[in-house]
Amino acid sequence: MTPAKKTALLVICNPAAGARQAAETFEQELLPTLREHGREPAQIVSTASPGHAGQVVVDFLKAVPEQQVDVVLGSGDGTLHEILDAIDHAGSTGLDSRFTELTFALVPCGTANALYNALFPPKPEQNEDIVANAKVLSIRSMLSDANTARPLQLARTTFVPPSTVDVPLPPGARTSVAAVVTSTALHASILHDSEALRATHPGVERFKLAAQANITRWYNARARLFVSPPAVPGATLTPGVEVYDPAQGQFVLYKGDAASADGTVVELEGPFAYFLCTTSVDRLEPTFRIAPKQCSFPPPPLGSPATMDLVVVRPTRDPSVLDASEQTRQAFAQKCMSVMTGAYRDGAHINMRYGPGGEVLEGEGNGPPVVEYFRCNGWEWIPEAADDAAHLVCVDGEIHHIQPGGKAVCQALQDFGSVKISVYA
Ligand SMILES: Nc1ncnc2c1ncn2[C@@H]1O[C@H](COP(=O)(O)OP(=O)(O)OP(=O)(O)O)[C@@H](O)[C@H]1O
Repeated sequence: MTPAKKTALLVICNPAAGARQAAETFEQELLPTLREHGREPAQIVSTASPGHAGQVVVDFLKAVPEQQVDVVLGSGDGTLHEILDAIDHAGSTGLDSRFTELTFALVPCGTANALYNALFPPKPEQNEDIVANAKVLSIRSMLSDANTARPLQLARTTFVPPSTVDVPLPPGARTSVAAVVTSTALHASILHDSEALRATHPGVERFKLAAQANITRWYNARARLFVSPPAVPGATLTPGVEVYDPAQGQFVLYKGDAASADGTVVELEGPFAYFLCTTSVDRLEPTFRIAPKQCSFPPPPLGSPATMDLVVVRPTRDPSVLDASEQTRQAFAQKCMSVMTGAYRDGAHINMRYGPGGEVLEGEGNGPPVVEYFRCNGWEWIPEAADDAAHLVCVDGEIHHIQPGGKAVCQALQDFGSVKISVYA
């Protein structure tokens, strides 16, 4: 039996996540396993309502004397997001300014479980035993003596109200933190609409239904991508906003007209079809690799800005798009679908280019890439007032509305300052 670690253990499960089997899995399998390994939880909580998990973790961090805390979390990505938001909103004052290391052992009980699937990607050759054990890999890492905890890079979105739109990050503005995904445009619309389908379609098919309903929509907005200076002089830093070059198979400094002279700011004009960033995952479902070059492990050295991968599709890059008519949008929707299916084929979408007539070619030609795949430190999204759908922002599945005349500013983070967030991988 492994000796107990001097780390406080909190167990949380969300009985409403995914197929609603978390409570049973914990009771019958996971709690006995933890006890067999000498890890008696200080507290076991089955969440009673939205927001409960965050309150439980903040109260726990305030109450326990240990500065190292493990959280076994049986849920989907949404519950992890609620916890991160609650810690961020409590701030270092709310947590008595104590430095805390908070490490999650994830048990995938949700619908998409993007973070878990990114940490433990399914292998094509998996046999039944491996599939049966697939849920306990993060807990196994926690229980092993190997040091497998990895820092999580996060993204904080600030919703800037119209009155302060010229102030980059006005104090007191509403914020929300993602470990997995922050998006606008099609992905945000999908998440917005799919929530209403949860009862009838508990699996990932609800996302596909919502995608079909929104695939012809274009979103009118301006975006500004940026790289911040390093917090510590001399720390390594991406010199500017980078873009993936399919010809070279790597990221290169973005040198298009939209870049500022020093390359640290890139302005993108809409309309947009797709706009989505990740900081810690390459995929949103087991095989949907939307940001296939995501490399947040290991994270950049301390003091360097965290980075995010940003996937953008703008219809006007298609040489056959000459207007925004219904017919043009219907035709472009097929290309959007090609991008989505490319993501399901091991991230093939990042190598797609337009042919001279707007046809989508894969791995050939030298036309404009269909997908603009950026690596930067943050972005601003400024929706046009008349476009309601462009005001939606998805933060790890939670939908936010930008106020008319306002904007959203999203920035990659290495941690919350006094609380360091890691995950057993
Ligand atoms: N007892 C409860 N009853 C109803 N909803 C709950 C309860 N406890 C938590 N919730 C809510 O359940 C929602 C869904 O949880 P979660 O996001 O973890 O799973 P999921 O949506 O199925 O998976 P994923 O986010 O990976 O797609 C969360 O927004 C959370 O607020």
